[in-house]
Amino acid sequence: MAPKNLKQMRSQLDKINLQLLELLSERARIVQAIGREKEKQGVPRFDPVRERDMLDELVASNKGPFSHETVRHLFKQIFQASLTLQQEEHIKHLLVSRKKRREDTIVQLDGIAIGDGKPVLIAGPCSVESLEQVRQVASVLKQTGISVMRGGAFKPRTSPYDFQGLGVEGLKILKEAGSEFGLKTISEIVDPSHIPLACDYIDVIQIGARNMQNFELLKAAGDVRKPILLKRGLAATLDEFLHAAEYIVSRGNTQVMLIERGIRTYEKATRNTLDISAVPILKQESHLPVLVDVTHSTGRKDIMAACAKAALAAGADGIMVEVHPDPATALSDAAQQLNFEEFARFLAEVKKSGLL
Ligand SMILES: O=C(O)C(=O)C[C@]1(C(=O)O)C=C[C@@H](O)C=C1
Repeated sequence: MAPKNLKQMRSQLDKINLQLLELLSERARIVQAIGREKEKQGVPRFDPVRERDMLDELVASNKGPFSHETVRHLFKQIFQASLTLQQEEHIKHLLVSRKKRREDTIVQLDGIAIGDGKPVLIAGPCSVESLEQVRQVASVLKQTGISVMRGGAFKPRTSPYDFQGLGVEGLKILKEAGSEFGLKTISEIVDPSHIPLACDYIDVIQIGARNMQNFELLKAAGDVRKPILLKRGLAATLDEFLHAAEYIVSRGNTQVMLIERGIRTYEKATRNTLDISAVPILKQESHLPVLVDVTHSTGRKDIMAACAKAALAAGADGIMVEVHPDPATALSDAAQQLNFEEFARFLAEVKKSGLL
């Protein structure tokens, strides 16, 4: 074929490309309108039956030269892109979305701000085991200038035979030690009925990874005006994580913090896989503070400081780490809690980076 013809044919294609683009854009605008209507009606965005009907009709009208298979493939791609468009539109309208609110949410704990650009360190034992144990930790935190202490009272454990936590007694211990040392406290609750207790005894309510999609608990947390620390589920996508936070914020509790704690992958070198990319993505997508739990994500003391630095460098608003006076005798997570000496080394290394 003469070069002139090739040029002509290409210029024909260029025109058709523009026509296709125009048609695709027109289609996309209708898809957006359908998405908004579906949202109003509470109808699922993905409609496989509708997609199949459209594909069947297209294949019936197909006279080639593309094979039916190719026509199906091309249009399936268009439907997929349309669905993504509807999804993106929807996300933009979430209250937790940065598109909805540009400024960072700053969680206030009586003078301690989380999310104001100055990262915080939250530390404490995995489980509250006794007043003496928590007092020892609180005293070390106080000396090191840390103002927020964690401690588990209700422990959702994999095995029912493992230590389940001290329950209300644990919350009371946290309150007592917190008041004595002037520390704010964080603890997990696992049932909506625990909310009043949490409001009485602790400063931040944690909703753990296993309960990230416990919707009744999320709703109950949304109905109080107490800061919430929401952990990412073990196998939750970031979209699911943000929707879980939306459950809380949509009920009026805007003081919500997100915490990445590692996700399940095939990798065995760490307890979970720390999804470091979750930090900048969540910061971009949402205005809520984003923290990283370096204990549960790694399960390894030897890389905790490195991961904390990575998290801070990626833009995290805070780090959570477990500290125990005598990890070997701890009633939970004995292998990965830091003793006081290890904690001091961890802190020094992270501080040396200038990131904390
Ligand atoms: O018709 C709809 O309900 C749409 O949302 C539009 C559309 C499409 O692109 O044609 C998009 C996603 C659905 O899975 C099915 C169809």
